[in-house]
Amino acid sequence: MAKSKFEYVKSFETEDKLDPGHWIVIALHCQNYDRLCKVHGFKRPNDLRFTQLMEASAKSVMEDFKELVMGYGFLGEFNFVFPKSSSLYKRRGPKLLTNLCSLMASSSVHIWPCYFRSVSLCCPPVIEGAIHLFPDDQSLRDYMTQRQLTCHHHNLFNTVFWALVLKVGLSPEDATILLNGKREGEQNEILFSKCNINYNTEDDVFKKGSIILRTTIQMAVTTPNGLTAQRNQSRVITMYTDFIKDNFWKEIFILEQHTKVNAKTNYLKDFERKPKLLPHSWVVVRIDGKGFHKFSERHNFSKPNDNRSIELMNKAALEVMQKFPDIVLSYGQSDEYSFVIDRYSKMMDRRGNKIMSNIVSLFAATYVYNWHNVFGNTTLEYSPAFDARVVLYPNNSCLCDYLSWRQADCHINNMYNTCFWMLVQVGNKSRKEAEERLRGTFAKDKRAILLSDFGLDYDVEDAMYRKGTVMFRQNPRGIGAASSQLAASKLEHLSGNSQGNISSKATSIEKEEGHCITVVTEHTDMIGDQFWTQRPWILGLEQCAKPLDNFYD
Ligand SMILES: Nc1nc2c(ncn2[C@@H]2O[C@H](COP(=O)(O)OP(=O)(O)OP(=O)(O)O)[C@@H](O)[C@H]2O)c(=O)[nH]1
Ligand SMILES: [Mg+2]
Repeated sequence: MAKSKFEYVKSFETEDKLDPGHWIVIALHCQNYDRLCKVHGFKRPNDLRFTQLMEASAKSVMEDFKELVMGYGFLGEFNFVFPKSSSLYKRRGPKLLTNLCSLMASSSVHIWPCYFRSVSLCCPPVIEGAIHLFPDDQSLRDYMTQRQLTCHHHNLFNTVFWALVLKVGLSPEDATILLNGKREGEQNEILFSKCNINYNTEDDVFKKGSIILRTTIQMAVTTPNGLTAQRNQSRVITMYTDFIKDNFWKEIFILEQHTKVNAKTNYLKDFERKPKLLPHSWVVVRIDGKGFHKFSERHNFSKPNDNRSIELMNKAALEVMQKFPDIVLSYGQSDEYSFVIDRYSKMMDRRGNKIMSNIVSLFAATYVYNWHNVFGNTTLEYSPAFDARVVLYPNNSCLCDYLSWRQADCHINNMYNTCFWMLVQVGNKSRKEAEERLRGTFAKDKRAILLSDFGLDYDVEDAMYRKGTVMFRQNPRGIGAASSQLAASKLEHLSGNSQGNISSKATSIEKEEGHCITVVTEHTDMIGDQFWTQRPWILGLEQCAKPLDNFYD
């Protein structure tokens, strides 16, 4: 298919491969766990429904990503382990991280009703992820042990705290004062003497957390000729046992290297990969649906464009823009969305993995959350995953070229797909024949086919299909109109290029009064200067008061 002149921006993308030969642990944390507890009235200190929801979501992650060898979680946390030898996605860190993050989020929304039944999900979970690399077996074992000790400390504290509040009748403030600075032994003692509870008899699922392992079991299967044969089948199982003792690492999850019990785990924090994004660069987070070709077939998306799918993507993007105010613009087409974060943003301390994982998990969770509002009775057959990457652009012109690249891609694909499906659906051609007819054709040829064979003027096709969806914030100071006209006229003067009538169509304006955020949704051209000269605040030009001949830096 034809390529656009903007393709060069692709060279700014990096692969961020993780070092070979290391264990990869993707650690996920539910960011809004406390809020989920409060708004859904979770039982204290633990709600088995939520634990089971997290286990089931983690299992579906392990079913989808067969290379994962172990998962471990408690409360709102889940860790997933890829083996040292894994070459999944060529060990591209962001791809591994964001796929797991988004699937965990979308799956927990998807299967929420199985565990919470009449309690509707009020706000989708947001999952933040981190990548840890462990060069040897001892550090992996120490990390898992440390997470289990953290589980134990949290659970003991929560068990005592809530017993004091719910059984003894202390106020939360008094319980906090009573427990302040108390060590493990003292907490146990308080639990026993004041609340008549022996911590040892509490459920292992809460004391030890959930370990999910992949095992191979032998299954009896019936062959086509009616005989019974034994086949190996990979199964994902859950157990509640100790990482701390030798037994687990010598008998259940056998490590190659010799390891021992080690109480000193402080050194582990340096194994987290925490790349910081360069300051003053534009940050683009682009998400893309995983296997959406299959997903669209499975859910009978109409071809070439399905309005419901576009609406769902747009709803998810809007939610992301509302949650993260430093996103100045987003652009979506097909199964992808790009989010542009202000170049001077200090969002999440410019930690790339945090930013990507928060955005992609909120997007995926919202996509599933809104599924039935948009798709009605069409059942969501499985939870979708999205990957995300972060790309830095050093100046305005590269950023604008990036967005032009995505929009040109939308145009090229949509024109091809429109022609292809007209030939198949209306012209009764086979897919192969349609492919052959379009091979080597240029845009003008496709326009001609549409017009001559089907009486269709491509330019009157819905702009939403031809141009994709652009969302941006209204000028926060409300002075955009005057200054943008000024910018437009000066640029016109400088370039000697008349812009003509500005004709973008605002299809909806979403107002979030609570946040005082106004996001405008349009299906308009970002290719060329007009879009930017009319809305200079998106590039921060009013605030920076840069000379206009530096419009693109
Ligand atoms: N029928 C239909 N299909 C769509 C629509 N939007 C997206 N798709 C499908 O989603 C695919 C997106 O392309 P890709 O992202 O390259 O393909 P993918 O299958 O998601 O593969 P990966 O992204 O590599 O995992 C398209 O090729 C379509 O098959 C739509 O509105 N209607
Ligand atoms: Mg895709």
